[in-house]
Amino acid sequence: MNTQKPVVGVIMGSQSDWDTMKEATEVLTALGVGFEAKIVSAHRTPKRLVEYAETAADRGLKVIVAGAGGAAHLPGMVASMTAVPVLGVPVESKALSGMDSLLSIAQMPGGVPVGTLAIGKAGAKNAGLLAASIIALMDDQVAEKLTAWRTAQSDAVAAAPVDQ
Ligand SMILES: Nc1c(C(=O)O)ncn1[C@@H]1O[C@H](COP(=O)(O)O)[C@@H](O)[C@H]1O
Repeated sequence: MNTQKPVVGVIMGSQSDWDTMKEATEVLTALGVGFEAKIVSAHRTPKRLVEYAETAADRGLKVIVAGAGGAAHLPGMVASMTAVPVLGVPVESKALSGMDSLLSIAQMPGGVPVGTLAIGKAGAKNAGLLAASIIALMDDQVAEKLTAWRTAQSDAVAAAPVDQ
């Protein structure tokens, strides 16, 4: 269970996004970063979205990871209402394999940035890592864990046999 004070907000448009977005929370847990995970939708819960975005900074969030699929307006709408950096994860959609999500999140108008990751689970995992990198700038313990995590990843790749 995550009992630390949340510094990263992980939000998603639907419960159906959780299978993807849990990749981000698993990384944050492994790196000792406090987070909260919630469903917030620009389309289905617009009032909740406004409250979430407007209170994010005062509640101590330093980064928001926002995942959504299809007409993925959630990351951009959150970014329009807070200066807390927003990392967008395009969830893979059934109809268009996540291309709709990717373009909805990436093609923001100038002035309202969303840092857009890759489609699907790899994007969610990298959003978690990128959020941890931002937190590591102000938290030495997270910085140490992130360095160790990267070393372990390199070691695992270097040790992998190629002839199986
Ligand atoms: N793109 C958005 C937003 C939003 O951008 O606010 N809210 C929900 N959704 C997306 O709708 C998809 C289908 O949702 P359901 O599975 O609940 O029908 C999800 O991928 C969700 O992120």
